[in-house]
Amino acid sequence: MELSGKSVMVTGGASGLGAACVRLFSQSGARVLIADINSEGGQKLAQEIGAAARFVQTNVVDEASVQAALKEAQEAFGGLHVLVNCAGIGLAERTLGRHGPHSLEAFTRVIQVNLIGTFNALRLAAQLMSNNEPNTEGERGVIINTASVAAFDGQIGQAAYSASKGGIVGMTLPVARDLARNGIRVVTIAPGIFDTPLMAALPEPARVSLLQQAPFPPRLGKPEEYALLARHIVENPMLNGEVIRLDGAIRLPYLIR
Ligand SMILES: CC(=O)CC(=O)SCCNC(=O)CCNC(=O)[C@H](O)C(C)(C)COP(=O)(O)OP(=O)(O)OC[C@H]1O[C@@H](n2cnc3c(N)ncnc32)[C@H](O)[C@@H]1OP(=O)(O)O
Ligand SMILES: NC(=O)C1=CN([C@@H]2O[C@H](COP(=O)(O)OP(=O)(O)OC[C@H]3O[C@@H](n4cnc5c(N)ncnc54)[C@H](O)[C@@H]3O)[C@@H](O)[C@H]2O)C=CC1
Repeated sequence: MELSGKSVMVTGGASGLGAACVRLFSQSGARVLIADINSEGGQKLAQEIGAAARFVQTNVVDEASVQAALKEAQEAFGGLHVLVNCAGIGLAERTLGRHGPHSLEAFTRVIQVNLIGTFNALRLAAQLMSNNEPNTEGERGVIINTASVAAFDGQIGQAAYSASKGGIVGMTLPVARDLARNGIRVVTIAPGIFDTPLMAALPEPARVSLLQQAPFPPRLGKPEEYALLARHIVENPMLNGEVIRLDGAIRLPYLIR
């Protein structure tokens, strides 16, 4: 589907990969709703972009909060064609640490935001998208999720994070199959290591070691490179039900130093 003239919601759109999508998609002629829990960053970005963007403070794990964001998309933009799910949090904790077992509260929180938050946003967005007039291809909407290479090769300390991202990988095909009759495509991007505040929060030894593992290009990914793939997914009707690694051939190693 063409991005120009379309309505897009980006969860986690105030920062990092989501913010890059907000910028590229608005430059490509779309109107973009920034749905993020961080109101300071979200409002600032919306102001920077101007009339093509709006910010609604949104917690992806909360049904009423996501419904309120979608109501804004309906009222301000007349509906929704594209959802980009970027909201997410990280965690580094061993299953059995020196001071005892992994916090169950922390494990639950990561699953809640990354996995359940993604499903919550997509199920409610799909309902709004299903009202769209189909284009000549029969498309009514496109949903892009964000997993991680940690879904496949999670490191020490990534049990919760990898489980949350593995859940997103696992639901990609069944959700695409569910929504096929509605003309809604679903594609998941599994990024490698990208230059965002989330990656900057990683323990220093892990970050340094990871950079040494990047075959080519031997650097962090740029958020704009994520946004370029997201735009292509919107534009290419054959992409559906798939998980695409965007990682410069990195495979996360066992040892971090
Ligand atoms: C973001 C994406 O989507 C892309 C990716 O996934 S990229 C891959 C990201 N990789 C990761 O996030 C790796 C996460 N794992 C880790 O950082 C580490 O393995 C870990 C922090 C979980 C454990 O590290 P470790 O050195 O084995 O720690 P551990 O054996 O538990 O503790 C050793 C000591 O170091 C200390 N320590 C460990 N980590 C520490 C930290 N981050 N800061 C300060 N102190 C730390 C502990 O306090 C401990 O001291 P005590 O004996 O006094 O308790
Ligand atoms: N940066 C990287 O290297 C990689 C990132 N990812 C994933 O990409 C996504 C985006 O990450 P980054 O841009 O790097 O992180 P980031 O921290 O820059 O941005 C994440 C955004 O999500 C928002 N958010 C967090 N919890 C929320 C909630 N409950 N409701 C609404 N918004 C919420 C934050 O406020 C923040 O603006 C995440 O899902 C992350 O797991 C995956 C692989 C690699």
